[in-house]
Amino acid sequence: METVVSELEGILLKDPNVFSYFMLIAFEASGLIRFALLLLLWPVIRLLEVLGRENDGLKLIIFVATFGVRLSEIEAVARAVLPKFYLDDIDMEAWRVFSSCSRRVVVTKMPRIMVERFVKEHLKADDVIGIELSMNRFGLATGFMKDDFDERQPSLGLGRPNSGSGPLFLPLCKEQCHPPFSNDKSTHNHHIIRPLPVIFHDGRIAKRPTPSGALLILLWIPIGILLAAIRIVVGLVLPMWAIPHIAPLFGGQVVVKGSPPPPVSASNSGVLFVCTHRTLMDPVVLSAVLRRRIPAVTYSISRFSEILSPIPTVRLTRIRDVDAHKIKRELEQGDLVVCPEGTTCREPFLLRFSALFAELTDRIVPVAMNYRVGFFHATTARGWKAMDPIFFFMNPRPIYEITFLNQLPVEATCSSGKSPYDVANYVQRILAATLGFECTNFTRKDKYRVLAGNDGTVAQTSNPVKGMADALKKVVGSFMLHFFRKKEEITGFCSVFSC
Ligand SMILES: CCCCCCCCCCCCCCCC(=O)SCCNC(=O)CCNC(=O)[C@H](O)C(C)(C)COP(=O)(O)OP(=O)(O)OC[C@H]1O[C@@H](n2cnc3c(N)ncnc32)[C@H](O)[C@@H]1OP(=O)(O)O
Ligand SMILES: O=P(O)(O)OC[C@H](O)CO
Repeated sequence: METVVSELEGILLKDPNVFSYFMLIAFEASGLIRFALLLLLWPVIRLLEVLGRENDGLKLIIFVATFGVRLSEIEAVARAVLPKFYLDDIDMEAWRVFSSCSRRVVVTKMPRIMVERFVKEHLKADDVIGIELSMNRFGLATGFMKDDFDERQPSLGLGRPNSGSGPLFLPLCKEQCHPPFSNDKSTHNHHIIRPLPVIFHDGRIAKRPTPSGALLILLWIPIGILLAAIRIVVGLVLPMWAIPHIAPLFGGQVVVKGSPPPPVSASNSGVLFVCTHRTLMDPVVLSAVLRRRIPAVTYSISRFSEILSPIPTVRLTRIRDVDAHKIKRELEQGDLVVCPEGTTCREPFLLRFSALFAELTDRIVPVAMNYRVGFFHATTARGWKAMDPIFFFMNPRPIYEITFLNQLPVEATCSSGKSPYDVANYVQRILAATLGFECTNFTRKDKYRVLAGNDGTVAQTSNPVKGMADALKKVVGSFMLHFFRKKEEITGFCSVFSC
């Protein structure tokens, strides 16, 4: 059996520097203060590296990024946030050599907990050798590490001979391979050529926060908050038809393709817009483009977003009959928007389309929505959903692309005898083809299980006063979480607030 041992940083990942991954841990597991503190220490860490004390620099990074953080929280960020950033940095040549061996071991200078899930699931590694974080009896990381290097007798070692962990394990290998790896066609044989893609991704930061990127984010945040407030107020005050004209003045852009159907008239009843779901802004952008307020069915959006929403929102219950009744009632009154994936997906994949919509009408207009943001993601599975619109509008240049497909011909609907599943899957396929995305069978449950460890079900609040209070608490709490404090402290703050 051929065993390969490879360094992660600088070999399987192109970038040998791990700083940005700790910045992500600092931001997502802790908050903005730790993120800023770690960035502030970057010159010291750099100096230690220049002085040849790279290990001390690493110890400092680990301490600042993890001290007092729950190990389970670090593990959650490693599961939901980091894989996408690792995957974006994969060196395909190194991966090809690595994946051509039958037993694969990864050596990392990061804590094992930060990489294990990714390398095992996406790079098909059998084992990971990395630092073990020590924790106290409350499950909090102490910021210190235990060295744990397990000696093996591998056939092949992929590493840098003079830096990283290369000098530690390369001499143990029968054969060594150093970068750059050749683009030799013989290694491109029958093995899996691509690592497993990341479909579900969480976290607010859109680009890997390198030191310069992180500085830019930090400097942008105050401007972004102000800009978000202005954009939201302007968007709420202006009539729908004016928004596409005004958006470019505030840095936004909407690209429209295809021709939308005409508005409801005496001769023309309402249609169901069936959209791909990228952010909670999808139905709002659709309404702005169509210059009229089209109601949208919703699930799990925050009270705060409901209050801000310039379009009517109709809450679904996820009880089939109740939802069917609500959707039918709305359709009798005019147009309606539905996102049948039931949750957002950031990556170029479409989740399964719930087939209920296909049973309720034949007047279906598929709409492909996509968006691009520079700094922040407007969705979250683990965090505070009340922050979604704020993060969206904090981006310097949020761009939306919306493509209207033709209304489904009768032959493609349930009227012609097609099953609702066939119709739903057909709509999913044509939307995926329009966007260049891949169809999947994954559902909201799958996404939430991976990203948040739950099934994505939300409790219904029927008391509007309590709902408002919850919304207010969540918004204040969310700002505190992301901009000042840790999640656990917020819970404390909120319960004091409600006393
Ligand atoms: C200036 C401005 C400031 C702005 C500031 C903020 C503004 C803010 C604005 C907010 C604007 C709103 C933004 C809304 C965006 C949302 O909220 S999107 C979320 C809402 N949409 C949805 O939930 C999706 C639609 N929902 C539904 O259809 C229903 O609720 C249900 C309950 C999910 C459907 O019910 P169901 O049929 O019981 O369940 P479903 O899982 O679909 O299927 C059941 C079985 O059928 C079979 N099946 C279903 N589908 C298929 C299929 N396609 N193929 C084969 N088999 C299938 C399977 O066997 C399945 O069983 P499992 O495999 O899951 O075990
Ligand atoms: O929060 P998500 O991604 O589950 O999506 C639900 C809403 O449609 C958007 O907030």
